[in-house]
Amino acid sequence: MDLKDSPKAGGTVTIPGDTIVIRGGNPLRGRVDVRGAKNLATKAMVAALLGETPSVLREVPDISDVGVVRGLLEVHGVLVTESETPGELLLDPSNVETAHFAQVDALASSSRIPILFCGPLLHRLGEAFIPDLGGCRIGDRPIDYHLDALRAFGAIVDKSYEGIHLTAPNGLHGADIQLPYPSVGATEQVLLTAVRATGTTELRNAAIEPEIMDLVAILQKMGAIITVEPNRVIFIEGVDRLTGYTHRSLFDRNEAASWAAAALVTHGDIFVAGARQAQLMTFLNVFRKVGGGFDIDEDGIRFYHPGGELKPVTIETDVHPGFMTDWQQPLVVALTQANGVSVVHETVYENRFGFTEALNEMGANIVVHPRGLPDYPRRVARRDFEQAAVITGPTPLHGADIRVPDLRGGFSHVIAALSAEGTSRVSNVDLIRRGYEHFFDKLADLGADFDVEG
Ligand SMILES: CC(=O)N[C@H]1[C@@H](OP(=O)(O)OP(=O)(O)OC[C@H]2O[C@@H](n3ccc(=O)[nH]c3=O)[C@H](O)[C@@H]2O)O[C@H](CO)[C@@H](O)[C@@H]1O
Ligand SMILES: C=C(OP(=O)(O)O)C(=O)O
Repeated sequence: MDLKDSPKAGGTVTIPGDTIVIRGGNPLRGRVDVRGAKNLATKAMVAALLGETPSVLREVPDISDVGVVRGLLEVHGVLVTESETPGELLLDPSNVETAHFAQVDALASSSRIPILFCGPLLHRLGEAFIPDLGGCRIGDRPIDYHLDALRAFGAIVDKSYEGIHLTAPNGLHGADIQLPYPSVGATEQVLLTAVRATGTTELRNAAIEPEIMDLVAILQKMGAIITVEPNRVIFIEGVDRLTGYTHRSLFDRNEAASWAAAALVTHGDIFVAGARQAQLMTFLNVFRKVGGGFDIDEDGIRFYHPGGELKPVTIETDVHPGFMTDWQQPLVVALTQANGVSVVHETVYENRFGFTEALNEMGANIVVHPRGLPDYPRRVARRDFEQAAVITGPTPLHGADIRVPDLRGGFSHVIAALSAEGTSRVSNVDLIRRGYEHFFDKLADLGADFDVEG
């Protein structure tokens, strides 16, 4: 291994090449530290825009999505500085009113977070330019719920620009909003907009992911009044002003689940420091049913392959508290080694099994049903676009030349290659650093055998 991540200003990291050569067969053993969640820290950074005073965010992961949000905040006049404590950011929004939007387009395309700038910018500036969005290409990923909600608050949305231009000539007022589906991003959009709108907002069919609850906690620290009711109802009473916050980000449960799968797939043993049981309960149940071992500790969770054969499972991805869609890809690699037929129903996105093609090239037996398996007994009501993957195992995996298609698919390709017999060449690995901090350092520390190419 001759590769080290090298942090750059702006929270992004680069490696000299974008392809790694992996020699499979080494169990991953050791400890990894998981810091703040990509799906919380980035939104917490946006929330800082709403405060009249600076915010302090702790445990911010060194991932490229954080770099994108940081760049966008800086374009809008937010002073972002790193404290001496690793992972601690100071976000000072005092100069937002005097800044301008000149370079927003240059920052477009690699993250979904820019859409969450709408409400805060409308409150502070009366208008917002939002660049085209990025994020993983795992379905259409429309933003209609976001725009409908913003219109309900009184925003005028103009899509004739590259990206979107929003104005609020009469300010933003509370709204009565029912989401067609408990979208994470749209729920966050409503929260970040309603906290400073005049009057009360009632949001029904809200997402209640742990990252959303952590965002609610942050907003409460800032002075917001948000009541989370049973049955996915959230009331937000708008306030005149918000201050900054000091907050430690919730840990990244998706990264934790990925390393858990890596331990199982490679017959390894990984202590995931920072992982917490409460936010992983659904994952832990499935991990146990597949045959994985785990020990819960105050500081983290140890995940390991306890020996014996792995067992097949049927799972359906779902909104919280269901099985998270971002957990299925690394687990599918483990299921290729289970003794029997597993089924994964993907109900959140319509195109999230692209990564299985590479696994099949490596020897897996995975059949994707693009329209799902209609007659299969199901817990979650069918959405009209869902897919199902039927995985028959165990199938030994062998090395192959593969290309990372998206964030979680990329992690699963790497762990498949690490468990395979022989050598694999995995290209487009830079994409993995969108959501996995110091990924290559961590792999090296766990004993992975790989080199960078190029
Ligand atoms: C940065 C971030 O936090 N990303 C997470 C977030 O994505 P994101 O917030 O984009 O995901 P959503 O929960 O909004 O999307 C869920 C479903 O709703 C649909 N939809 C969403 C918005 C909309 O306006 N119209 C619409 O049709 C989507 O196409 C998808 O089918 O939640 C997903 C579901 O837990 C996770 O996989 C992502 O890791
Ligand atoms: C789909 C994901 O993220 P994003 O919404 O940022 O594309 C993910 O984290 O797996």
